[in-house]
Amino acid sequence: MTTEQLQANAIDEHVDAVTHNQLAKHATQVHKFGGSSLATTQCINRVLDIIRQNCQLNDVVVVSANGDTTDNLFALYQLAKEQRDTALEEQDPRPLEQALNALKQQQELLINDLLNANNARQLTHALKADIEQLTTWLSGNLAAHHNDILAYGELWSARLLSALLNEKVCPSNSIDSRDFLVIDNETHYRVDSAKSAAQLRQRKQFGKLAVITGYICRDEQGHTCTLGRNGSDYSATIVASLVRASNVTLWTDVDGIYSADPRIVPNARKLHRLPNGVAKELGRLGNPVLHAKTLLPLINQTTDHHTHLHVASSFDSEVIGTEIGKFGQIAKQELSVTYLNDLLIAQSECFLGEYCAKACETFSPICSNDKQGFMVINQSQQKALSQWLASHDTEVTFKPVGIIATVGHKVAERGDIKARFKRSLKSTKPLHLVNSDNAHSVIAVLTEPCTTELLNNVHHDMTKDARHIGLVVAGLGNIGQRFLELLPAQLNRVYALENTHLVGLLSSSKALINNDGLDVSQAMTLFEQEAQGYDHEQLLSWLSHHPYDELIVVDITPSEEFSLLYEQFFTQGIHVIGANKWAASSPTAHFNHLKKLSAEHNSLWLGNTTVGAGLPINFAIDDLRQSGDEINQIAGIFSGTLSWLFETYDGSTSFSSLMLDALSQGITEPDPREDLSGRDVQRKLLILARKAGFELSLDDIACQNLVPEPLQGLSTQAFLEQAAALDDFFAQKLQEANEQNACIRYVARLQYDDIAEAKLTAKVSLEVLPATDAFANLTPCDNIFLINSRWYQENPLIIRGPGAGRDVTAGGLHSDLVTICQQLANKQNQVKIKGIN
Ligand SMILES: NC(=O)C1=CN([C@@H]2O[C@H](COP(=O)(O)OP(=O)(O)OC[C@H]3O[C@@H](n4cnc5c(N)ncnc54)[C@H](O)[C@@H]3O)[C@@H](O)[C@H]2O)C=CC1
Ligand SMILES: N[C@@H](CC=O)C(=O)O
Repeated sequence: MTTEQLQANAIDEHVDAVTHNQLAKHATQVHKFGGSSLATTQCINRVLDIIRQNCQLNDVVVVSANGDTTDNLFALYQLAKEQRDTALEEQDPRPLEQALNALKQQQELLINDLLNANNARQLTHALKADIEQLTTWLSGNLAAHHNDILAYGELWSARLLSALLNEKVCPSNSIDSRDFLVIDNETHYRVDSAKSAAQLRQRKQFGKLAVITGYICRDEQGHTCTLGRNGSDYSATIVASLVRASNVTLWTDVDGIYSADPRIVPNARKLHRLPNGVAKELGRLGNPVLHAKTLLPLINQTTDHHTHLHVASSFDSEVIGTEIGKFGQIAKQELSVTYLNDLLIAQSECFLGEYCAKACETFSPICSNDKQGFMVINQSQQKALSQWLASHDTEVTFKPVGIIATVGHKVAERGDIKARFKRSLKSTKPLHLVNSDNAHSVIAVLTEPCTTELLNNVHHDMTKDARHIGLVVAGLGNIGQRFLELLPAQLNRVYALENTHLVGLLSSSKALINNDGLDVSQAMTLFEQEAQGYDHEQLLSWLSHHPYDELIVVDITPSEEFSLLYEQFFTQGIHVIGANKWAASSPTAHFNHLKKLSAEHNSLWLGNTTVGAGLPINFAIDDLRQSGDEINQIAGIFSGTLSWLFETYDGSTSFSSLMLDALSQGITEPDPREDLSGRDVQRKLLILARKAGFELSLDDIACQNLVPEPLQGLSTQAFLEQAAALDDFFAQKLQEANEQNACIRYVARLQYDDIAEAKLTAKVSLEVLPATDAFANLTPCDNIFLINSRWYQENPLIIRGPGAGRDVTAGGLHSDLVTICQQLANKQNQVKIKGIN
């Protein structure tokens, strides 16, 4: 084994010990807080809350300097330099003294505001010593201490946060990253991982939350170095790779990565999950949050260890941010648009053919083309490139350009996306359209700077139909399975379902959830093979972090308990399609509360199958009311089961065997007593009454129970075994009706009369009807709904058709799904980000 391998093994052992610390609930995580997140007392208190809620002792916190401290230190350096360059007689020491004083006061303010008197005294003392050291450097060998001066920002920030944590949250120690992090130089920033990890291990104290300075490190000679622009993010991912963390969260002032810069494109969509390669490309092409070098340490090529990266807002820590890592197909479909201005296009024969590769190796251009002989570079590279070309004795021309690019997984290989991008640029006439080497972007080189208008237009064209909708199906019985059988064909043929993905399947005890999507054609098989036990807390926790623009739960359970989750679904903005009747027929206060919540959180709630299965009765009532009509009577046969039973029952076959037949056809409720008791019809009448604008509850609807008392308290199984006990009652009722040349039907009736004393009457009961009655001659299983209103007074509106059964109910649920997806497609979210807007 080489020394390097031995060192690497030693690190691995340490890392395993740290990551598998028995006191830790999860693997080590790194949390990095940016300058704006630590700018004021209020911000720092928010950071304390985030740490309280998200950290454990073996985690690592990496900090930037508070607010604009680094800029102020840099300004201090410049002032000192100017002073040095000024003739002695013209020197004025006051501006430097004032700036130094202001910096000191800023720190003192934070210290005194946040810490108790004792701790504040200690930190103020340390600060005083630092200011003395700063003063010495500013008046001494300035250039040699440039980085040492800048380093104070992170040093003070880490010291303060660590002291505060010790005082208020948990044991903590602050670590100066220069004591462990070693790089080769400030050009390549190559980290000596073995040495850095070993030194970090010595500094990290067991049982204390480490607060580490970002941005700064040392070179081999021991000089202070900085990690350049966005260096603290880079520090965080380096530290994560050293401790093999499972996750790094960059807590910043934006709440994620958007499909375009949300400060310029108000309709930008948040990208919840970004594949690593795409994130790197975005960083390379000007994304304001991601920087290409930050992402480098996330994948350890030797160990293949992947650290996930989260971008989240410290101003709104509850909001789901963006996760960067390794994902499946759905995340790979995401597209974004980015731009860069102030670039140069360099045209030279030297860039033709193989020389182009050499130039690219040296200059890492934004894009290049070895057939047309050009490279697009940053303006700052012009001089170096000219010199490089001069040594090759070739001519070069430079012209100012901008770029706009569409970025997404392998977009350069997707003909449809490229064609769309080209179309969106047609008014602009780009100079060139170039595929990036990794194929994750297509770059248009523009003769003029990219404007806000162009960025918004191209973004609109590229992302207008890119809302990803996750679908969770709860209840995999009779109707649930049919719903899933129909799903693959629906997803293929209905345009509105284009970006809808089945991501969850739930039975009462098991769940199968996959953010990368489930294969719809094998849904039930996958469920049987892979589903795991779950409880509602786990379900809600997953739902609160789902990575979709929208999430729809289709409730095809008969469960009251499941319907009680709607409250949390709506609070989280999740949409619900219910075949389950419990919520829509729950007590008035609860129902009104749910309606209010769903409206407040823009959650859509559809339940057309709760009454009449796939029949459009809910739509019809909604439509009448929306168009100003007033309904005063609703009546009919609302139960498919009771319709089938009473239309079929003629005494030749016993009532109980017909009931068992209806159960096996899938038209009854899972427990047929729900139908026979009249409760199912009672619920349906309540649901329609509420739709029609009446405020009432189940108790306001008189209900005749057809289940004999001795059968009422039995288990479902025992009831089915003793079902023959129903037969005498129904045989007698049938005989009595036949004697009057009539028939028996279970009817729902609601009447509103604003003159009568009891204005509203509602009941569901067994009625003896003349054989000629409209309710007496239905196809078995049909429902009939009769509505009287101001517009339908003499001649009622009638809707009739199959009101229960697998196909019509599953079909009705699909109709609800398409309706919701169509409505969501038109929903445009305007981005509102705390810290920006
Ligand atoms: N059968 C029909 O024609 C119609 C039925 N419906 C409604 O559809 C729903 C389902 O009916 P069926 O499929 O016939 O019933 P089913 O009994 O065949 O299936 C229900 C499924 O839901 C599951 N389940 C129960 N509690 C659950 C929970 N808490 N979480 C997740 N899953 C749970 C059960 O394990 C079962 O697999 C019922 O609410 C029913 O009222 C609505 C319109 C028509
Ligand atoms: N059991 C119900 C099913 C639909 O809601 C019925 O028979 O109507």
